Amino acid sequence: MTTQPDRLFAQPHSELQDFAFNEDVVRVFPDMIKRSVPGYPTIVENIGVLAAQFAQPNSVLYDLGSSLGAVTQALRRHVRTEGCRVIAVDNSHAMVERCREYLHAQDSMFQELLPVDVQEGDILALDFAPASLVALNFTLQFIEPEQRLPLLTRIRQALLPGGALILSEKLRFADEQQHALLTDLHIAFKRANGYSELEIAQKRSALENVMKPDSLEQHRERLLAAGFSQVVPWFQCLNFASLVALP
Ligand SMILES: C[S@@+](CC[C@H](N)C(=O)[O-])C[C@H]1O[C@@H](n2cnc3c(N)ncnc32)[C@H](O)[C@@H]1O
Ligand SMILES: O=C(O)C(=O)C[C@]1(C(=O)O)C=C[C@@H](O)C=C1
Repeated sequence: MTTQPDRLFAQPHSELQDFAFNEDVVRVFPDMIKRSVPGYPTIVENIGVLAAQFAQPNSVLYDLGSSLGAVTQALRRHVRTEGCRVIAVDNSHAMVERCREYLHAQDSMFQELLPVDVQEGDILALDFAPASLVALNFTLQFIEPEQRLPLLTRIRQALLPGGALILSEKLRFADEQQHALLTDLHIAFKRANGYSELEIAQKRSALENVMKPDSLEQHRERLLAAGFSQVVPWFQCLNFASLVALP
């Protein structure tokens, strides 16, 4: 389980492919996401802390779009509620394979961790069990926009009283000047983390067709339309934020 520095976009690509969560991305993903998403380590660790407040006995905690299971590992570090289990779901075969290896390593290092089931599948086709915590950590932005409300509605219906959805996303801003400022600041963040102008530009083009961020207002309205009663932002760093939505 070696993790390599992200150099995927360091050389000029004559024909840029759309960004995909494939084997190449899996190899560098921990480095890529930490250097690309301001606040990522803080968000991941605190999803575990928040989850411990919402977890209900004998219920499921979902990590949707789990990638290498960073959120699942945080849930297992913090949640001690009786009878809980984690279901981690991702539709990238390469991610799921590597995620299982990481979780086996966590199993061998710690005792009394929550049981975890890593499933390779589409979260849009998931048959949800009664859940007390659902985490969508930078996953909804990769779901087709017209599928987002139906997915959130099904998550809302699966949530038990006292549970919560934690939704982290890159944000877009309705105000053009604000959007330009935060985009520039995010580029400065990437530059400070060692990415070149070429890497930043090529990754941006590769993501253009596959990652479609919404504004905070769009998220709030859609979560309310899905049946959530409260939407509370708990973290923001530059143009990346995380919300708690209560049933
Ligand atoms: C940015 S990554 C999520 C990062 C991860 N949650 C973390 O905290 O490290 C987005 C993930 O969502 C997965 N994904 C995208 N669409 C999906 C879908 N329809 N069903 C399941 N997984 C999906 C991708 O394969 C990718 O691993
Ligand atoms: O917006 C960007 O430039 C990003 O790199 C963001 C982002 C994300 O938010 O998921 C995109 C793809 C990778 O998974 C890591 C980070």
